[in-house]
Amino acid sequence: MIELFDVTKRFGTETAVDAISLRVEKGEFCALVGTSGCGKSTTLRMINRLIEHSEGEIHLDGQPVRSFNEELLRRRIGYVIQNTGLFPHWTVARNIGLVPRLLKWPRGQVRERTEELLELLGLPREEFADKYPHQLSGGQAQRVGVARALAADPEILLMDEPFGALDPITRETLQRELQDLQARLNKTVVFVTHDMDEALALADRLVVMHQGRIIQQGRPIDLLHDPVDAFVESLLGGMDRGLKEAALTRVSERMAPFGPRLLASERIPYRAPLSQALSVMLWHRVERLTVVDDEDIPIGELSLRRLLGAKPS
Ligand SMILES: Nc1ncnc2c1ncn2[C@@H]1O[C@H](COP(=O)(O)OP(=O)(O)OP(=O)(O)O)[C@@H](O)[C@H]1O
Repeated sequence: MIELFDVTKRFGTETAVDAISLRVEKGEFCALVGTSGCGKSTTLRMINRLIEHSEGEIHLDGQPVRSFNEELLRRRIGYVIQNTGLFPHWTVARNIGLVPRLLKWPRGQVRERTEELLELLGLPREEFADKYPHQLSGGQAQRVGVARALAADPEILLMDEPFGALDPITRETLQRELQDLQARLNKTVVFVTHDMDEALALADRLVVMHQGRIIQQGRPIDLLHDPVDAFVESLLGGMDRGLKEAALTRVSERMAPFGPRLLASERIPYRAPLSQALSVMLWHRVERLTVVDDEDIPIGELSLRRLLGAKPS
């Protein structure tokens, strides 16, 4: 668990972070959002003490971070940044093994862990272990960055715009992989992003910052429904909030069993978001879709009325 109590950071006379309080539970995915310069990265870097806070207290599992030595912080907190921060003259394997080596793990154990992580991140060892960062695509390099952050099996992952430089398709793939990883490994994640769709899709807790302060936090769906002010509303998408909410709801939550009517001609997977179902309806000018499972077998139907949340007629 990470707790910030009235934490302030000043750079000279400028207050970058202004008396913020935040609690991130173990296993929770917390996204920090807000306009440029509002203090997101500074907040992240105070947690792993890349930046020392000026006032207040930061605790990990009830202990002040100031009481931890560097080695303990490295072991407990992994850190991923936008341009990966990989060492260009080191191979992928050497980059991934950085923290375990610093922690003086035996060589065999470092090798084993590196191989395990290459596999976990979908990077076949034979192909990738001996490559150099410049021989990787952006998405592959970012995977190596995540593998490196996970190397010493930290409880906490701090991620600063980790997918910011990637094309939308690679970005979506890595977002899904990160979600799977987090579900499997139960890491506590604090994630900084400019991309509201990314934040809404990934976060259990969304934290909106503005001018160094936290102005609202909570579940994404609650913030969408009840933004505290016009700034949060516009940050969350303004008039597009309906679509953003639909992106957070799955077809399976609104579908109905088959009625007496014939199957609808267009299909939608039960896992798809309602926003996609709406798009298919708009595109094909239909008001009913057949819902299918992973094997493309029909399991129900979704009408426009149900999609809109209305009771079926
Ligand atoms: N090392 C530093 N020295 C002086 N001022 C700094 C330093 N780091 C950050 N700042 C200032 O603190 C404020 C918050 O910066 P921070 O990088 O935390 O914002 P951010 O929300 O992460 O922005 P962005 O989304 O653009 O990365 C900014 O005004 C920035 O100029």
